[in-house]
Amino acid sequence: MMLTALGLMSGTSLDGVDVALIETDGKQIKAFGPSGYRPYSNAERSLLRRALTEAVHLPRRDARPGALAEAERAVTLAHAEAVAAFTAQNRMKPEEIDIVGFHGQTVLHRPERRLTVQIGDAAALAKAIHIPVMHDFRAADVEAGGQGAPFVPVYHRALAQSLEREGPIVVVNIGGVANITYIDGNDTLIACDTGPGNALLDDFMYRTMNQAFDTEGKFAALGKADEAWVARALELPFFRLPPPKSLDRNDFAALKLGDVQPADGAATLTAFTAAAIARIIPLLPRRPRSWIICGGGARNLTMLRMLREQVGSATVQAAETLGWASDAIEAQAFGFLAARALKGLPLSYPATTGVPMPMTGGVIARP
Ligand SMILES: Nc1ncnc2c1ncn2[C@@H]1O[C@H](COP(=O)(O)OP(=O)(O)OP(=O)(O)O)[C@@H](O)[C@H]1O
Ligand SMILES: CC(=O)N[C@H]1[C@@H]2OC[C@@H](O2)[C@@H](O)[C@@H]1O[C@H](C)C(=O)O
Repeated sequence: MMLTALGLMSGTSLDGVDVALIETDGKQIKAFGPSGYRPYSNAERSLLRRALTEAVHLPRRDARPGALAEAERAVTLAHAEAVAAFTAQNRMKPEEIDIVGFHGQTVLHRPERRLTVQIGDAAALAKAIHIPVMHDFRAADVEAGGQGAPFVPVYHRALAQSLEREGPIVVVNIGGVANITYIDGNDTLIACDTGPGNALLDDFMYRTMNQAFDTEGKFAALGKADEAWVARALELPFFRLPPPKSLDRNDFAALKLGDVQPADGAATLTAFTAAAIARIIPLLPRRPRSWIICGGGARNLTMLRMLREQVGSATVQAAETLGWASDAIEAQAFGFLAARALKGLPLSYPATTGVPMPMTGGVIARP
């Protein structure tokens, strides 16, 4: 049975809530619907940054000390507003949407402690929007010993099926953290986080230039990357680990650039993201032939150029060039995952998160 699912994603970049409608049976994509975006205000973003800092000490996934309780209310409210604006704009009634997939905001990700924390009150959201809400996608996976991330690979596979191109194909999502899905025919699906996405660069741009991000990578294009710094950073043990593996947004926050010109710093961090993505090549079964880039990083032309320089003769394409709605992919993915969860289909696999067996997940909150 086809379902109309609305996916909601608030990613590690802390930029806002992405909303996207998808019609799917959880296996195939029948149609894409419209998408939307509700940015966080500066005050909301500061509150989320505080919540991330304070979450480092969280003992349990349901504890909400300090700023976390207020941040959770803000996240829930922002999502309720995002849905209300989306349905009003597209003249939809709540009854026309079968299920909402609500990721929430990750504030801490420590799979080695069997802990991954997404804030956002699904029961309150379901009541506010009058639609059943699937949430807590990562918890069961982490409890079973998986990495709890990435979860978009099943959706990347569904998207790639329509391409009919020879593999291996890698779909890269460059959000706050970067992650890849390796697809080779129908049977091979491998995934992991690769390292930083935009978070380090965003934080640097904010500190040095008071800008949220490096638009189109123009600022980094003016600078010169410190290749020796990048090579040293890539010696961290994480980069040697084979997939599956995952990261917390702030796992590389302790890396310091030292005293650099801002443009050189931006170039170095951009090069670090590109090199960390390419560092996965020797850890994959075969060398990928094509790389498809989605997430906000696909708009960073310097990052794309640096990635092209790293992958030799393989093609590197922004997802938009294939007609995929790059900014909406993660929200679509959580709509797709909500449909899969409703049907009890697996969300994660041993080769995507390291979970011992294919696992479904998600918890439903009804209005
Ligand atoms: N025009 C642009 N030029 C360059 N970079 C951009 C542009 N637009 C967005 N970005 C980058 O993309 C980021 C947002 O990406 P995205 O929305 O994919 O992240 P996310 O979904 O929050 O993260 P994650 O996938 O880690 O959960 C911004 O913070 C910025 O760094
Ligand atoms: C714990 C968590 O929220 N991880 C995010 C983060 O952002 C990108 C990368 O790290 C990815 O592993 C994941 O998000 C995507 C949506 C995923 O689960 O596939």
